[in-house]
Amino acid sequence: MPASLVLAGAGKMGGAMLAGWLDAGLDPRRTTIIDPVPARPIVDLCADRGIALNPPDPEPGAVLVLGIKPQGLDTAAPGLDPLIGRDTLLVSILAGKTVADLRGRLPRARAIVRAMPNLPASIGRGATGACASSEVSPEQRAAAEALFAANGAVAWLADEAQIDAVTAVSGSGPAYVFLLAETLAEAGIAAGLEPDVARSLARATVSGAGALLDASPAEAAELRRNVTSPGGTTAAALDVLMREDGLGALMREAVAAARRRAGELSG
Ligand SMILES: NC(=O)C1=CN([C@@H]2O[C@H](COP(=O)(O)OP(=O)(O)OC[C@H]3O[C@@H](n4cnc5c(N)ncnc54)[C@H](O)[C@@H]3O)[C@@H](O)[C@H]2O)C=CC1
Ligand SMILES: O=C(O)[C@@H]1CCC=N1
Repeated sequence: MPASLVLAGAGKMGGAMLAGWLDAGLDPRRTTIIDPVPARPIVDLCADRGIALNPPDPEPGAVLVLGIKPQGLDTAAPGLDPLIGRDTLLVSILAGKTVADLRGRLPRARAIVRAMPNLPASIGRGATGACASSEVSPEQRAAAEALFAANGAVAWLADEAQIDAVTAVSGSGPAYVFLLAETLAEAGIAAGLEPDVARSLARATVSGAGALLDASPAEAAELRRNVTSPGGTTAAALDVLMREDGLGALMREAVAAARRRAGELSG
């Protein structure tokens, strides 16, 4: 864990990451949160753990994590640049904003890691894709790795250009899975189930299937085949989902749209 850390923007994603960092041993007394509108759980966490929240004269830390919205970067940057010291590693989780975009707004930044986490970080089950600028030292990279590992799986990317695809797959991906639970429940209601029953069965099915995927060494396709009896009910459903314009085509279109949107957020 880094010796000290400043988190600017402790919203849904920043707050989720922070929980894992504290559990993994980040020193709360060497942690500072900058957020003009902190949510109540963050205010309470800071009070409970002795984390500095919006101190009057914050000092640069070993790491500055940017957890603000990409659209808020222009406004926030002048206030955040003084929080970058000579040896501060800047970690940005902003969708779309490139290392060059960050340098343009935060002229004091030298070492930059651009990362894309996801929301299951809040339970230590996230997935983070990251890339490091050439100024990042081995020690800084190790500190970033420790932060991301506290939130779950980590994949380092050789090429920054890939991070928009990571954003579209794993950054946004949990929303696709939650939508699956929603639409499965809706389909169950349409098939005649009571709404409460449909929702609870859909929720248990999506979370149970995810847990099985996690626990099993088998590929997803093999687990799918294990559910599918030849000529049975699953095969009938998969004939619909796996047809040419089915879920595969829809998912490719969705991921392409998210990736394109990430590109639009750059600049
Ligand atoms: N929500 C998600 O699942 C994921 C979000 N991200 C990225 O994380 C970033 C934050 O997204 P969310 O947490 O969803 O948004 P959010 O709106 O929940 O959090 C943003 C936080 O920044 C604070 N903020 C606004 N201006 C600020 C300033 N000048 N200084 C410090 N804090 C300021 C807000 O009060 C808020 O608490 C975005 O850049 C997004 O692309 C990345 C991966 C997943
Ligand atoms: O929707 C977004 O733009 C952010 C980035 C990935 C997940 N949430």
